[in-house]
Amino acid sequence: MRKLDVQKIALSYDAQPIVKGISFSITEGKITALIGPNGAGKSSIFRILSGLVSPDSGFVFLDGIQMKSFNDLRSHCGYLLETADFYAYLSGKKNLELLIALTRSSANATELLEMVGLAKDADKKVQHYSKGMKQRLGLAQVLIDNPSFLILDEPFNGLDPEVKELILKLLTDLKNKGKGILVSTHLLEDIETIADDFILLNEGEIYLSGSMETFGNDRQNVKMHFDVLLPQNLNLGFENCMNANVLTLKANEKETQTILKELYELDLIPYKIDRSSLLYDKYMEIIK
Ligand SMILES: Nc1ncnc2c1ncn2[C@@H]1O[C@H](COP(=O)(O)OP(=O)(O)OP(=O)(O)O)[C@@H](O)[C@H]1O
Repeated sequence: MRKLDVQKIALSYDAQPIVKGISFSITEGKITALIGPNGAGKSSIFRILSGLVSPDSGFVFLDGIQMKSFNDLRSHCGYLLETADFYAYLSGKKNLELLIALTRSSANATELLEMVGLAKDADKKVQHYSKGMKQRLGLAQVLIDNPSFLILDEPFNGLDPEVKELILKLLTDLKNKGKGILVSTHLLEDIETIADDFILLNEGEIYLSGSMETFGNDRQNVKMHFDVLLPQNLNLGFENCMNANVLTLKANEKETQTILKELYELDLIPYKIDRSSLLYDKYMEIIK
């Protein structure tokens, strides 16, 4: 399994530390979500990984071998950074064909456009593409060289819900084909559905990181809605808050099951259950 190990990277702008000596890995066949508030340093990390800026310090290892510089990563990674640049007066397909020819790739422009849901707009000039369409063309471009790792800075920016779903599925398919994906986003609930690992960044430091599974047992906010008034003396042996026909508590998945069993025995069956997102809860710990 291929692995990128980033170690102790630090970056300052005008003597102001922005990325403060952080380490993390990207593994083939996994999606790692890089999340954090505005200004946490996510894009700065992407700039380092793409060789656009040199870190003040830090190393990168590919499959255990130290690379001379972050520039050496370029032949192993595909990058989607902020907004990709295209020839506006050429069609999406022509843009891809040019890049395919330039890089002597064996990729097929039509197939790539299909993958990102742009097949029907293949022959439209890029100057007539919407922001979301350009974003998708950027993703198609990233795939031209069939890189092992994909480094995607906010790939869902400007996408409508339908296209967002398509890209979420595309990322899962790419992961299943063995790509290692690092993706930053503010769409916590969406990324949670596909991420294997996460890195929660705050003020240039890792506040929390790990696999989604590790934290899957953490308690989350659970809200149950009933179509009857809840009895005042309801005792579930669990700290909760009742409001007429809504029960709110903090429970992990197993605890939620136990509570549901107790409720069913009392003939109280919720018609709707909301669980907060794990990443959202962790993110909110920073904001508080
Ligand atoms: N070229 C620059 N010169 C000086 N400061 C910069 C520069 N680029 C970014 N910064 C600062 O570095 C910090 C981190 O910015 P960065 O863009 O990496 O954050 P981010 O986590 O990607 O934020 P967002 O979620 O808003 O995209 C911010 O305080 C920003 O103002």
